[in-house]
Amino acid sequence: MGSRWQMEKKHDPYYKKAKKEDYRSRASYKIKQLDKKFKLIKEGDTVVDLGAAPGGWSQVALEKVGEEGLVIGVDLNRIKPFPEENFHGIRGDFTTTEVQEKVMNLIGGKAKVVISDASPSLCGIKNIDQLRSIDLTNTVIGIADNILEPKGNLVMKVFQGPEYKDMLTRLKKKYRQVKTTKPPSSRKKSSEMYVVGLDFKPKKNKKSKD
Ligand SMILES: C[S@@+](CC[C@H](N)C(=O)[O-])C[C@H]1O[C@@H](n2cnc3c(N)ncnc32)[C@H](O)[C@@H]1O
Repeated sequence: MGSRWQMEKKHDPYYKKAKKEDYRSRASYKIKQLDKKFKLIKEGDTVVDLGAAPGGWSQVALEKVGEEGLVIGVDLNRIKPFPEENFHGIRGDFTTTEVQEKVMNLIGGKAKVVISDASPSLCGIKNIDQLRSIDLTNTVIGIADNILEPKGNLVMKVFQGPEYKDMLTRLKKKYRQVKTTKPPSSRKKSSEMYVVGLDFKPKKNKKSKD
């Protein structure tokens, strides 16, 4: 007999749709729905996908950016290559400087969109899991601070916890619009939310006095 998830997924409409439409994961529909609502990704954009395996979000990003764009996917797990030459997969931990430098080199400095569906590995102890989740969220926000072009967009998965409100307040200082949403394809019982930052306002460098 299969696991409960195996049984559930047989009846999951997005799982079936992904199989039928040849998407790598049911999560593809989350980024499709988020993009439809917020117009995040445009043709020709450079998109960085943090926590990308098996590649469902990158696949949608590739469709959106077309041949002129670029998609970089990063994950601890291997991302099976795409036929498109404008996709680069990096296997590694995006919280490390080494991997962040690899991303910077591939994009030549700046990206138009950062997308992240990354989930920390959970141990089941609520306080620890919440801290891991906050750390990962803060890393994604920090990477976006470093690589987003002015007016760039960010979308990331977050799990609501004690620092959720503070995180939104901080984001509102960095993006002209900040929205929180749960796309229809996100399971109702999951505590995940998606935070969207539109129109990034990079910090101006203070002029040195000498
Ligand atoms: C829900 S999956 C992403 C699914 C993906 N959006 C898709 O549509 O196929 C979350 C991913 O985040 C990755 N992840 C979590 N922490 C990471 C880290 N520090 N560095 C790289 N990848 C990470 C996990 O390995 C996992 O593959």
